[in-house]
Amino acid sequence: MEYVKIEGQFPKFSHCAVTLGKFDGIHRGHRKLIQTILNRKKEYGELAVVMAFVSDRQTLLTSEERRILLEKMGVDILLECPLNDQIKHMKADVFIRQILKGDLQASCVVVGEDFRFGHERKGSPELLEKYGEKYDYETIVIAKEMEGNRKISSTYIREELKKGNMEKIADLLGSPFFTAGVIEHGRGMGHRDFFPTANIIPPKSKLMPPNGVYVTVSHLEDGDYPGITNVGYKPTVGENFLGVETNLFDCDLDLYGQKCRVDFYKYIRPEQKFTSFEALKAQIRRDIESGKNWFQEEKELVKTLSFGKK
Ligand SMILES: Cc1cc2nc3c(=O)[nH]c(=O)nc-3n(C[C@H](O)[C@H](O)[C@H](O)COP(=O)(O)O)c2cc1C
Ligand SMILES: Nc1ncnc2c1ncn2[C@@H]1O[C@H](COP(=O)(O)OP(=O)(O)OP(=O)(O)O)[C@@H](O)[C@H]1O
Repeated sequence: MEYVKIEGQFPKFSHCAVTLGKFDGIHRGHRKLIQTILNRKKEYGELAVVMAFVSDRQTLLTSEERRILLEKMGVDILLECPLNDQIKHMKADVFIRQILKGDLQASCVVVGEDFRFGHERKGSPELLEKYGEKYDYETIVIAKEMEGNRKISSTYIREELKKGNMEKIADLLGSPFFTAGVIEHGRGMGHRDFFPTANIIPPKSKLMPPNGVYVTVSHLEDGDYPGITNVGYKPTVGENFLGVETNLFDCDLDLYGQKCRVDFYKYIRPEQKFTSFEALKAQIRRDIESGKNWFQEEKELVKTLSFGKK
């Protein structure tokens, strides 16, 4: 997949199916749009292009995580376009003429039914359809993917993330919430005095669930491991950065420097400040027990995952 960060000019393409939006999280609604451009690629040989508008706010997916996901899905080109004043204030018809038609030479544009863009948010699926006749591209408008009577959106997922409702999020995304990074050295106390753990430090731009303990699956280069993860600042020892620290069940490998993706399945408890290491250690032992029980109970889910060495 080609990744282009727009810093001024847009690149020139031709014969492409473009989908437009913020695409944070890549939820079930987004997947419908992406599947549509992939179908067009198969059927008409169009380049599958995702144009993602990005702002400075914290996001469910880092830029790199989104890149990895879209590449895996089979997207040809990801255009990351900053949602700056120039783009926000560009008149919708100018955006269509200069960028969609002039630069990308889109033959197909795919958006959700409530997609809005351009100055005063006057750009709409109807406007795209109207200009499509003039500029010779097809517009495909996708009905909103719903969860009950609520539209699935990144906003909805952000709300659930604040509550630590990981099961609901997995349902809305179509796969678990995750954070990806490289395993770093902790203070080494885990190995000496507690339990061995794998630490990753998510960037500040990444939205995380509440500080606390979660049932997780870590996907490593060596294999996939169930485990239990603490998200937070370890108040008992006092850390000055937010860490994601996982005790992998049945894994005694040296993992430092490995790439890792931690999938979050269930929230267990909030992070706490303990009065002694012994009390913390006893609690972590109970957490590990809860985690193992959860995997026992979720046999159906476990069947779809293959644990252990690859
Ligand atoms: C499952 C689990 C739960 C944890 N819960 C807490 C907690 O509630 N409070 C806390 O201060 N630290 C918690 N920790 C972090 C420990 O303080 C940490 O593992 C220990 O200080 C070792 O850190 P190090 O690897 O950086 O040396 C937890 C760690 C794990 C793996
Ligand atoms: N539930 C959905 N079903 C179908 N299409 C969707 C759905 N949600 C968003 N889309 C479409 O996907 C594209 C990207 O959506 P975008 O990420 O901008 O919106 P969102 O998920 O509703 O996020 P937010 O809540 O931040 O506004 C847009 O074309 C949008 O209309």
